[in-house]
Order: sequence, then structure tokens, then C-alpha cells
Amino acid sequence: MAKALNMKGEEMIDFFENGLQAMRMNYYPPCPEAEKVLGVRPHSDSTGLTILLQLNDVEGLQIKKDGSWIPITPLPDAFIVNIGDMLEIAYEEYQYFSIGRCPAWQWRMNTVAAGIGMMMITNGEYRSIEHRATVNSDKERLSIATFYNPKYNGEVGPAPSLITEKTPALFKRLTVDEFLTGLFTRENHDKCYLDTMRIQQNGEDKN
Ligand SMILES: O=C(O)CCC(=O)C(=O)O
Ligand SMILES: [Fe+2]
Repeated sequence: MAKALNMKGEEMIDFFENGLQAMRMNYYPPCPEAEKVLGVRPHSDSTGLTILLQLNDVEGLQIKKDGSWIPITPLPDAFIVNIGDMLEIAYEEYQYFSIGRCPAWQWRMNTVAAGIGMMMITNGEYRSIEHRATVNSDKERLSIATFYNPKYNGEVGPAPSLITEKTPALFKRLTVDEFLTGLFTRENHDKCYLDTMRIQQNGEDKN
């Protein structure tokens, strides 16, 4: 990835060496009123990189492309690689993570997900993807997501080798600690957290 971006390899290693890794196992039971609920509401992963396995051969994952939701058909033995944008921790926070609740569901399990932005590191060159998961009326669905992130005592921000006069830094550089503190103390949850990391470019509307 560093090679494709013409980024210094050591910088990528520096971001991710001894980084945080986390895994979330998603179980979506069948829901007779499947069209009324979502398994996972629209979001972009807050990770550096997410590697996702659609465990059984059941559709559910959708990505947003040109304003429409596109289903991602599971392929046997194939991983899906997502570029993440910011850090998120979803820990049994049902309301935060899902929309609606199927009357037939008795329980739901979320494990911890944590991650920090490949979008920031690549200075916007690689963009995070908005996605969601739907549920089915008669089939259960399983997926496993693994999240790869910079180390906790490190920094996050555009890789120095990607910043030039023509491609100025689009995001601030800050410690992971600062990033996390900002994430968890923010009051406006409607605004994308990544947007608060953006550096205003010359000539941009300040509103
Ligand atoms: O179940 C899926 O396919 C998507 C899950 C997901 O987006 C996540 O765990 O972050
Ligand atoms: Fe996700």
C-alpha cells in the first residue's frame, strides 16, 4: 500500500508497528420484519484498515456508491478490505450501532472495535467507505471484522512523505491519545468526527 501511494515504507511501519488490533464478530439472526431494521447502521470504520469475512453465504453487506446502496455478494474464501477513517469504539452500544430492533431478537452481541484513520494517514488519497448491513427474513448471517490501527502511544495524521506543495496536509496530526480524548468528549455526534480533523484549505468557505 505504501508503494502504491509513493509513501515511505518506514512511515507506514512506524504508524502500524505494534498497533492495536481488534475483532468484532457480528451475528444477525433472521427477522420476519427484515425491511424495517438494519443489522448495522450506515458508518465508515474508524480503523486504519478493516478486513472482513462474510462467514456464511448470505447477503447483507452494502456499500454506498454514488448515492445508492450496492450489495456486496459474498464470495467463498474471499476477504473484503475496507479503508477506515476514524476511531470508533462500539461496546454493547446497541442504540449507537443499530437501527430498529427486530421483535424476534432476544439479544445481540457486539465486541469492541477500535481503529484510527487510513484516510488521515494517506492524506485523503485512500477514502473510507460508508457501509451498512441489512438482515434477512429467513436466514441468519455471520461476519467477522478485524481492525488494524496505529499504536496507542503513537500519532495519527498525514504521512510526511505524502505532503507536498501541491498536496498540502488535509488533516491535522495529533497523538492517538488526543484523538481518543476528542472522540469521547465530543458533544455533537451528528457531525463526522473526521471532519473535525480537517485543515481548512485556502479559499475554502469557512462556514
Ligand atoms: O456484517 C457486515 O458485513 C458488516 C459489519 C461491519 O460493518 C462492522 O463490523 O464494522
Ligand atoms: Fe463496518
